Amino acid sequence: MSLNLDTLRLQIDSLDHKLIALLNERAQVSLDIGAAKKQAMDPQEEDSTHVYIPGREKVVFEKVTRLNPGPLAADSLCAIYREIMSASIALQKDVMVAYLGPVGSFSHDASMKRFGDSVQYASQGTIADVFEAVERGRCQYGVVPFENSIAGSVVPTLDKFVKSKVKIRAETYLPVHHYLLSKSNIESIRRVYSHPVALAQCQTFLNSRLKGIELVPCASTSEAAQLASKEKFAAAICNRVCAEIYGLDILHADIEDQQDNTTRFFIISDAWDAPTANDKTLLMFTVDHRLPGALCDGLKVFKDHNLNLTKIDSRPSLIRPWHYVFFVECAGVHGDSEAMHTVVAELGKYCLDVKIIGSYADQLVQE
Ligand SMILES: C=C(O[C@@H]1C=C(C(=O)O)C=C[C@H]1O)C(=O)O
Repeated sequence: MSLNLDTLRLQIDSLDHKLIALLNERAQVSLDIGAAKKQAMDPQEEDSTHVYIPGREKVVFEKVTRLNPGPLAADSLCAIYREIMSASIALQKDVMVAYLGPVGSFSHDASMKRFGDSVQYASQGTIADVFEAVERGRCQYGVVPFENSIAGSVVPTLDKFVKSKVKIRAETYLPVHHYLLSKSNIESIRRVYSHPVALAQCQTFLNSRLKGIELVPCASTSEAAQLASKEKFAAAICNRVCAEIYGLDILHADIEDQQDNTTRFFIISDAWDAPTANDKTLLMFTVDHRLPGALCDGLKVFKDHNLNLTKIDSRPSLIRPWHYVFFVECAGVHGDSEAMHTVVAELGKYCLDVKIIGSYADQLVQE
């Protein structure tokens, strides 16, 4: 069969016609959904109406992947849907997302992958600033790193959860590849800038190729790139995109200790999302260390309710020395469920204070 380019292009034109009509039909329904969400809210609370529903988006992505007959790759179709939903959110409300900046950070990457191009972004200097932007209502959503598969927990994020009222609304996992960027060559480098968690992910490379070189911790990897771009004999460890943004050369690619290096981010907001088919919940509590076995009794509550723990962490309570806050994440349960209400009540018998920090759709299998 001979293929005629003009005829094929006419076919594309006709399909685009239909696609545009369908996309706008979808956008109109999304506008109606936005109006329905507002109607369901107390008028005084209108400002906190949530347009971003990560649990629903997960269902849409799963459906799109399931229904895809090809030849489009599943990732391509999901990227298209990311943007369709981003535009749909922006139609419903002006949404501002705070992230640890400047532009080019992994938090920026994670934010874009979660919210797409149609919402607005506000770069923040520190993780604490991201929390503050959400607490003060300047941004409805914030994106903060929570843990890395090589370096472990991101301490400033854990510490902010102790005092803050913000809730976790979603989680997202980002594969992380680090680059050594500089204006100079590797032999002339005298100083390497990066975020401490990023430096911790590149120990093997730093010890073999840049042993003894001054390591300077920064608030973010993109701030590191910005600083390195202003100094002749400095380098930054950061995301590849920083090379173009900050005018730096790539000296080395993929310098992380393990190639499957991944960072988990949380999307924070003033409220968690509604239950989905598969949620996780992060709780925080302190135990009275004078009572022998208090932590063990607390953890046994989860076992008694058949809840699988997916993470446990502790941090100083900052109330008095040698007094700790424990963070426990459990799978298969939502903060609004009867089961979780019972767990919180039972934990109250052994723990000084118990707080649910958030409930979110489990993304581990999908991403
Ligand atoms: C349309 C909605 O609002 C947003 C947009 C979505 C979409 O375009 O499919 C899905 C979830 C929300 O983030 C909704 O809540 O269903």
